[in-house]
Amino acid sequence: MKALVIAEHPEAARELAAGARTLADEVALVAFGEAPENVADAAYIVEVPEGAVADDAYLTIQSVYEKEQPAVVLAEPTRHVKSVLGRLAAAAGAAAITDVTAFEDGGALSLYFGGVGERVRKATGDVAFYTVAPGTFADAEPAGSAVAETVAWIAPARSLRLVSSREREKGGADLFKAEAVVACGRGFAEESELDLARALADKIDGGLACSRPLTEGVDWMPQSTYVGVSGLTLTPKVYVACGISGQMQHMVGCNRSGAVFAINKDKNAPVFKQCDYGLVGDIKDVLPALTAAL
Ligand SMILES: Cc1cc2nc3c(=O)[nH]c(=O)nc-3n(C[C@H](O)[C@H](O)[C@H](O)COP(=O)(O)OP(=O)(O)OC[C@H]3O[C@@H](n4cnc5c(N)ncnc54)[C@H](O)[C@@H]3O)c2cc1C
Repeated sequence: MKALVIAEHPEAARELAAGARTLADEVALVAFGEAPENVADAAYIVEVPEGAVADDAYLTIQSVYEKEQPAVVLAEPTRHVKSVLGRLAAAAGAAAITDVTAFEDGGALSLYFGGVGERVRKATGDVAFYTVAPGTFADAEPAGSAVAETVAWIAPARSLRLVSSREREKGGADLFKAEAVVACGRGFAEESELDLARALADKIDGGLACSRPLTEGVDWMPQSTYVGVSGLTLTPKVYVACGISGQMQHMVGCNRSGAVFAINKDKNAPVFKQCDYGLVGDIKDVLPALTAAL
């Protein structure tokens, strides 16, 4: 049996290729921009042309899919890759199973109702399509000796057009690589207070993330940094949730971190039932004190 892995980030490519090896005899990898070495039996690189959007890579990746004929497809759950996977699955007449956190006998454990529940789902078609949460295959070892080749870009008849772009917030670590992440929630009453979290993140060499309301409500942080069922799933060693209430839609994106540390002024906030360490206090007092103490 063959598995095809589609990933945007090299760390995810490595982990999914390692996991694919536990499910299939042969592993093919499609990566964007760069592919890690020695993780698959065949490796393909997709270069997104200037002005094009990665979501439009579906025909390019479909050409690899048709060549490799996989029985299972594992995809990194980024916005671009999810969009590609959905189209691949639709073209194959199948449905993608999303937010998978484990593979069990004959099925995949996946989140549903915005992360409120988990259930085992089985693929119904000949080919199984999954988006897989980071950390699912953390213990698997990759293997393979493929030399990556670049696939020719196939533009769809109706391509997406990039009409504008905005520079992402600078500074801080890459959230997928960071060993520590400081996440800000609606407990921050003003945008300027985010500097308190930035100072802590800088001190511990961590990344700065947030809950959804800080991106879609007030636009204080880039959309690419919100954590949760409809945002990022992160698995750093330490996740510091500051002024975040602990709604399930947020926590499913961080609850497989090594340790979750919560700071909230409400001792009854749900986050305290889901964290490893909790501190009841005002972020305006706690964050400067914590940063100074470290
Ligand atoms: C379909 C769906 C998908 C969603 N997807 C996501 C998702 O992917 N990610 C996500 O984050 N959300 C998501 N949400 C929204 C989610 O349900 C919550 O509304 C959101 O996570 C709450 O963000 P918050 O914890 O920052 O804010 P709140 O729930 O308002 O919590 C703010 C917390 O800050 C505390 N606080 C206030 N002031 C201070 C202070 N000075 N010091 C310390 N603590 C303080 C309060 O006690 C409170 O607990 C989704 C919702 C839906 C319906």
